[in-house]
Amino acid sequence: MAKAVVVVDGEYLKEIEKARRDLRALISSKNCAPIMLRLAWHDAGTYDASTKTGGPNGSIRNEEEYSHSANNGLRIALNFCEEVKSRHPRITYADLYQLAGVVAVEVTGGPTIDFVPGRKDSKISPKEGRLPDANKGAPHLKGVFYRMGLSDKDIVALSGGHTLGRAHPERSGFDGPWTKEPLKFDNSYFVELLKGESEGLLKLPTDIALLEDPEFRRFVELYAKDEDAFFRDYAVSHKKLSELGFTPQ
Ligand SMILES: C=CC1=C(C)/C(=C/c2[nH]c(Cc3[nH]c(Cc4[nH]c(OC(C)(C)C)c(C)c4C=C)c(C)c3CCC(=O)O)c(CCC(=O)O)c2C)NC1=O
Ligand SMILES: [Fe+3]
Repeated sequence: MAKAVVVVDGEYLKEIEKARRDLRALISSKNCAPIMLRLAWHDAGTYDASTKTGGPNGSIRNEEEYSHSANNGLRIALNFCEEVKSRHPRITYADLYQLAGVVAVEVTGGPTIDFVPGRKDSKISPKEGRLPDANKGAPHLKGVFYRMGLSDKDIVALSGGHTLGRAHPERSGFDGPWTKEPLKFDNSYFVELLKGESEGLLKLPTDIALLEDPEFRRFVELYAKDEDAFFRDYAVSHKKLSELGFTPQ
């Protein structure tokens, strides 16, 4: 069976820019940047570099995958994206979800992330269990992210995405935001991490793991004191995750 290809011609690029504007308006008006960023990660974070399966291919739209417990609550973001898809049907789900993640970071004051379109959609969903388990520690984090083809620096920089949003008891069993301004993309996640316990702020076991492993901690300390360094490294890691298994044409 011929592999589906995405023809990234002038028309497709124009549709991408129109969808980007739609997403900016939607994410700003609905204050849904955090869950749109989580959606983009959960589609991309299933990648397995050794088998070249999973990754940013839109498969999270399949009920089999969005029903995984790690994806609890993401139907909200899928439905928001469906509104944009209906106006720009030519754009693949794979591209749309990653564009939503890039726009979510941009509209909350984070770094501009280079977005290259052309991802194909897949109907095949990986089995549950490829995303990291928030209750585990550094060895587990390394195992999961190395499987994706990512590094220790990527793990710490990407965890900084928790500058946005909050955990919800009915979705993950955890509760609360990580920072005082959950709709502002900045380096406060790292500042709070080094401060320790703060009334009303969340730290997952995987967040604490970043302090305990020396390879991770050096980046936590850098990003807490140098927001520009965090923005620079985050933009690189976000692009890497959004392009796992994808070779831009
Ligand atoms: C590094 C390990 C890691 C783990 C285990 C993780 C787990 C995790 N992330 C979030 C929410 C959560 N996560 C994220 C960005 C996010 N998430 C994520 O981990 C992956 C995908 C690899 C699991 C990455 C790499 C990024 C980076 C941008 C946002 C923006 C929100 C808030 C969503 C909201 O406000 O609804 C929750 C709470 C879900 C809920 O109750 O609504 C949990 C349990 N996030 C992590 O970073
Ligand atoms: Fe997360």
